[in-house]
Amino acid sequence: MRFAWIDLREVPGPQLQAVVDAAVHTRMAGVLATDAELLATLPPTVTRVLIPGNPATDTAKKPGAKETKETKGADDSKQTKATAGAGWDVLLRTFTTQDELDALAAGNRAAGGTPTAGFIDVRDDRTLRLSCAGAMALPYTVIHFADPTKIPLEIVLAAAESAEGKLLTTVADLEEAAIVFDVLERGSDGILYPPRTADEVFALARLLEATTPQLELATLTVESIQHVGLGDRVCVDTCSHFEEDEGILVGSYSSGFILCCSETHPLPYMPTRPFRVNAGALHSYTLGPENRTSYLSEVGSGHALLAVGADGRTRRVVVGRAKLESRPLLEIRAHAEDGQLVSLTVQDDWHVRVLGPGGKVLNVTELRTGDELLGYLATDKRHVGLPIGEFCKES
Ligand SMILES: O=C(O)C(=O)C[C@@H](O)[C@H](O)[C@H](O)COP(=O)(O)O
Repeated sequence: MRFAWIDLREVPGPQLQAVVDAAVHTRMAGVLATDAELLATLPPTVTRVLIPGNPATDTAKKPGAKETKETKGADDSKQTKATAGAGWDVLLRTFTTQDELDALAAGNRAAGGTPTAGFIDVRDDRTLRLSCAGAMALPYTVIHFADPTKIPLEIVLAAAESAEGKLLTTVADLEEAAIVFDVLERGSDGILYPPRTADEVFALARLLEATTPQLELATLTVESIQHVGLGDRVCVDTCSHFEEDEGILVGSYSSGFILCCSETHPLPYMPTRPFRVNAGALHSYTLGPENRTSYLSEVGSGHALLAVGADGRTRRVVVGRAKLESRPLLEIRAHAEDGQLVSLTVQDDWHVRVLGPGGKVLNVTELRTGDELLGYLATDKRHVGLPIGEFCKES
C-alpha cells in the first residue's frame, strides 16, 4: 500500500496548521518536521518523524552547526534511545558513508527506543550503492535523487526487492509522485512530499487512493446476433500488453457491458495486436477508472480506460491511439439472469472476439442463442460519463 510522509519544513507559516490538519484528516502515514513540540501534538494515527535540521546538511553532524534542544544528543544511537517517546516515533538521520549507515543499523538493533531512519542524497554511483545498502538495512530509507532520471530508483527497487524496510523517495510535486509510484511497476513504497498548502495534501490523498476496483462480472446469455450493415467501429490501441483473459467492457447501454477480448490470441490472417481491443461501434460506452464511462467516439491518445480480466480484476491502461474505420457491423443482444438486456454492436467479422466465463474466447460471428458471455451490469444512468440518479431509458 503506497503511503506518504508530509514534509512540513517548507510550509509557509500561515499555512502550517491547515497543512497539519489536512495531513491528520486524510490519514497520511507520517509527518516530518524539525520541531519536536509540534510533532508531539499529533495523534497516534500519524508516524511522527523528527529530522534534526536539514537532512542534506544534517546540522547535528556539522561542526559548529546550531543544535536544537530536540536534536541535542540525537547524534549517537544510545542517546537517541534515551529520548524515545519524547514526541516523535522515528528519527531521520543522514548517512553519507558505509560507517555512518552501519552505526544507524547498529543503533536500530539495540533493544527498545525510537527507530532511526536513514536519509541519503544519491548523486553518483557510490551514493547509489550506499542507498541500496541502506534500503536493505534500515526500517525506512528516504532517498533524494539529485538527477531527474528514475533509473537510479529502478536500481534501488531491484536491489531492495527482498528488504523488510520501507523505501521513500523525495518528490517535488504530485506529477513526480505519480511517476515515482509507477517506476518498475510497483514503485517506491512511499514518498516524502513537501506541500505548500492544505489543498496539495488533499490532492495527494486522492492520488494515493487511486486504485481500480475488483468488479463483479455477470454471466450473460446470448439472445440473438444480427447483421446490421455498415457503420464505424473503433479499435482501441492501448499502451499496455493485455493478458489473454483481459479486455475492456463495452456496451450500447449505460446499464450493461460485454467484455470485449483483446487481439492477444492468434488469428490465421492477421498478426496479433496484444495492445488492441477491436471494441465496437463508435456510439458505445466503455467503462473507465473512477466509475466514469466514455463513448468510444471520444476515446483517443492519452485517455485512461479499465482493462478487465475474466475474474473481475481491473487495472488502469492508457490509450495510445484509437482507430476508427467503417466496417460491416453485428449487434449482439444478451440478457442477464434477471432479464436485463445488454446490447453490443461490433465489427461483423469472425476475427472479432468477446470473452465468456473462465476467459473462454468466442468469435462474435459464431455466437448462438444460449451461449454465455461475461459482462458487467451497472445501475447508474450517465450524464457526460458521470453516474447520475435520473430517469433515462435506453433501447
Ligand atoms: O477490420 C480489419 O481490417 C481487421 O482486420 C480487424 C482489426 O481488428 C485488425 O487488428 C486491424 O484492422 C489490423 O490493422 P493494422 O492497421 O493494425 O494492420
